[in-house]
Order: sequence, then structure tokens, then C-alpha cells
Amino acid sequence: MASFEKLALPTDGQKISVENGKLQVPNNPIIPFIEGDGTGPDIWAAASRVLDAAVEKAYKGDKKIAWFEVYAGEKAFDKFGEWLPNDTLTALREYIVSIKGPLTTPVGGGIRSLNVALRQELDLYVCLRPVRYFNGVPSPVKHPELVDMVIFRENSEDIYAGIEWQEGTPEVKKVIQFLQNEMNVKKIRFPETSSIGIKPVSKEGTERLVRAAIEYALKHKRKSVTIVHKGNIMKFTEGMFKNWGYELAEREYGDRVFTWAQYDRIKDEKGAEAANKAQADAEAAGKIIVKDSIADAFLQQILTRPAEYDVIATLNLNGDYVSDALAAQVGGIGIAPGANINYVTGHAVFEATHGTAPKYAGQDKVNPGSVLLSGVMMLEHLGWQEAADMIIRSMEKTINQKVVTYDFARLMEGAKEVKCSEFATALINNL
Ligand SMILES: NC(=O)C1=CN([C@@H]2O[C@H](COP(=O)(O)OP(=O)(O)OC[C@H]3O[C@@H](n4cnc5c(N)ncnc54)[C@H](OP(=O)(O)O)[C@@H]3O)[C@@H](O)[C@H]2O)C=CC1
Ligand SMILES: O=C(O)CCC(=O)C(=O)O
Ligand SMILES: [Mg+2]
Repeated sequence: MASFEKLALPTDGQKISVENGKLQVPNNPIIPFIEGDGTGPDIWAAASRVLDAAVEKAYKGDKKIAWFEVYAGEKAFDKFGEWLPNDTLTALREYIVSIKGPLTTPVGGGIRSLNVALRQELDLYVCLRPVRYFNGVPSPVKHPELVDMVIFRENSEDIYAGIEWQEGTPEVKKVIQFLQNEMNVKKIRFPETSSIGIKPVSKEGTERLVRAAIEYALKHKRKSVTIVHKGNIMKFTEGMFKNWGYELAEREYGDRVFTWAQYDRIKDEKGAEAANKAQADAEAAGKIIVKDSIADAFLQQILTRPAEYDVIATLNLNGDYVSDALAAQVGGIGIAPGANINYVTGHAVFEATHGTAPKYAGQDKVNPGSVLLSGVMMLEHLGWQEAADMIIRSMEKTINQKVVTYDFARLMEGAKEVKCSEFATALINNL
């Protein structure tokens, strides 16, 4: 059992463990939380009240979360002079399942992302972001109800690895000289004033992400997995992500899937009609169709033909863009949940899709829906489905009563705009 120098462990909870690959959840699990920066304290205070009330109501006191505050970001720096204390990482490792608010990352200099650091430290290789529509939520598109996608964003590689050198430094000069002299690179347009970034994408990293997406699709009886990439331009990183994804699908999932790589082979051998028939037969047999889409085309097709997409497997940067874009289609990132997961170790850090929304910090104003729905994903992960369902139903009911925070109120006719904390109270009353 780890000991913590600076953290106060709750006195009444028990540890979640993993046995034979399965999560063992006591009735009063200790769950670490990071409140977050900016609007983090507002949304966390609201969301945790709703989570506690739903658990209490669903299990009549038999189950209860023992919250364990751990620190990262500005609160950690103010308290301990460190942005991401070791105690925090130890707690997240030891207690397996945790939840966090958003943390600030400065642009262009200063500390690197603590959010990304947490994912890397715990090797949380999947960023899982389901995007669905809640009836009554205002949306900028005509048919938001056609959006029902689950994004599997690769969370450990790509340019998020943070391997980059700044213009003008001796390091970047060395890298550029190496590229020019040893690798015969002639295409750096302005070598004297370039910064350089490196984008690692591996076979292992791709395979574990695509495997998780296909497993999810099979378990939840989804129709397709779309590999989203920019492989026409980045041939050996994003292009290989696509190729490795198809190979993994065919090798490990055999006749439970039908891939567009198979489609192309049948087409080359027997023509388009035979390939179309093979795909139609696979669909009729309930096989998962594994297909791919180039990222720019994908971003327009999620607007024009969202019903054609289901589970999405993509790289880190594409996944970041796609998750905010899709969230906007169903009403904004105020209600877009997420989780960072390692399916092998069982570690999971639940986390809203949005950031710290600093201009609203401390105003008790923003929508707590995103971190709350991340908490709902956490309850489902714990197997506490009844409490999770209760919150979803309450969310639907409250939105239908048009009791909403500013982000929805500004787009809704006849809405009653409430504060972040008041929205939580309305949700609790509707449980
Ligand atoms: N995982 C994490 O912790 C993340 C952290 N960040 C960090 O957050 C900081 C701010 O990033 P920024 O680019 O401004 O993006 P944000 O997601 O913080 O905010 C952008 C806009 O999204 C809307 N929004 C965000 N949260 C909510 C909410 N809870 N309810 C309603 N609307 C919301 C607001 O829109 P409007 O102005 O229209 O009201 C807001 O101005 C940066 O330091 C960034 O690095 C960013 C993303 C993820
Ligand atoms: O870490 C950050 O500051 C931003 C991360 C982000 O945008 C995301 O994970 O969606
Ligand atoms: Mg983002």
C-alpha cells in the first residue's frame, strides 16, 4: 500500500483492484479526483453532487464513493510548488479508476500539457469519447440525432509525444543539419528559421488502439469501425496506421469483420459487383465493416452523412479535432464526455472533452454536463449501471424542461437559464 506525504486519504473507503484482468469494485471504492483549473472547481462541485445523489438513490446507501482529492495544475503548484506531484501519479496508479477536471496548458512555451502527461505516465492509450444527441439540445445542424459515434483516439503517440525543438536553438540546428547532411533531406523550405517536430506512430500503438475499437464494436453490436487518417500525405505514419489497422482486423477478428482492404482485393479479382455483394452479405451477417476515411473528407462527411459513421479509430491529433467538431454537432463541448483507458492494466482516468474555459472561471456559469457525463461513463465502468442510467434520464428530463446553462439557453427558445450549481440541483431533483 502506497503512503502519501501530502495527501489526506479518505478514512472510510476501500481500494478497487484488478484480478485476472477484471475490475473488482468494493461498495465504497476510493476514487481519486483532480478538481482542475479555470472552471474546473465549478463543474466538479456540481457534478460530484449529482454523482453522489444518484449513487445514494440507486443503491439506498449500500454503495458510496469515497472521494480522494489529489492535485495537479495550478492548485498543485500553489500548494506544493509542483504542477504534477509524484503523490498524484502514485494515487492514480494505486487506485486504478479516477476522474479529473480540465487543466491549463500555455501556448508556445511554459509547461507541457499535464493532461497529456497523465495519459503518457499511466499509458492510457485509448481516449474514448462517445458522441450522442440528447433530445431537445440546441444544435447548429438539421439532424443532430443522426450523430451516434464513439471515438477511439490514440492517446500515447503522434505529435503529442512532445518531441520538438524550437527555432534558433542549438538543438534544432543539430536536427536540421542531421536531416540535411545524413538523411539527404532537401525540402525544409526555411532551414534557418524552422522549428522541428517529430511524429512517432508505431505498429504496436496502432494495433492496441484499433483492437480496442473493434472489441467495443463487437461488444456493443455496432455496425462499423472507420479508420480516420491522413495517409495520402503522411504515408509512413498515418498511412501505416490505416494498413496496420486493416491487417490487425483481418488477422485477429477473421470472419467477424469485413474490411475495405478485402473489398478492394475482391474488386481487383472479380469486379465491383462481386465486391459489393461480399460487403452486403457481410452486413447482413452482422459482421463489423472496417473501413477508412481520409481526415479532411471525414470532417465534411460527419456534417453531410453522419449516419454512415459509427465507431471511429484515429490518431491523436485527428482525434482531438474530430472530438470537438462532433461535440459541436450535438450541442457543444459543454456535454461531451470522455475517458482515458488502458484496457490491459484496467487504469482509467475519466475526463471532460473541453478545457478550462478560463473566461468563465469562478462564475458558477458553465455547463457541468461534460464532466458529469464522464462520471456517468465512470459509473458504467464500475458496473454501477443503475446510477448511470438515472443520471442520463435526469439529464434528458431537465433539458426537456428547458432548464439549462448559458450555452444551451442562448440557442433555445423559452429556456430558463440557470447557473452551473443550479443545473446540478435541477438534475438531482429530477433523479
Ligand atoms: N483535457 C483537458 O484538460 C483540456 C485542457 N484544455 C486547456 O484548456 C485551456 C482553454 O482552452 P480553450 O481552447 O479555450 O478551450 P475550452 O474547451 O476551455 O473552451 C473553449 C470554449 O468552449 C466552450 N466551453 C468549454 N467548456 C464549457 C462548458 N463546461 N460549458 C459550456 N461551454 C464550454 C466555451 O464556449 P463559448 O465561448 O462559446 O461560451 C469556451 O469558451 C487551454 O489551456 C487548453 O490547453 C483544452 C482542452 C482539453
Ligand atoms: O492538454 C491540453 O491542454 C489540451 C488537450 C486536448 O485538447 C484534448 O485532450 O482534447
Ligand atoms: Mg481537445
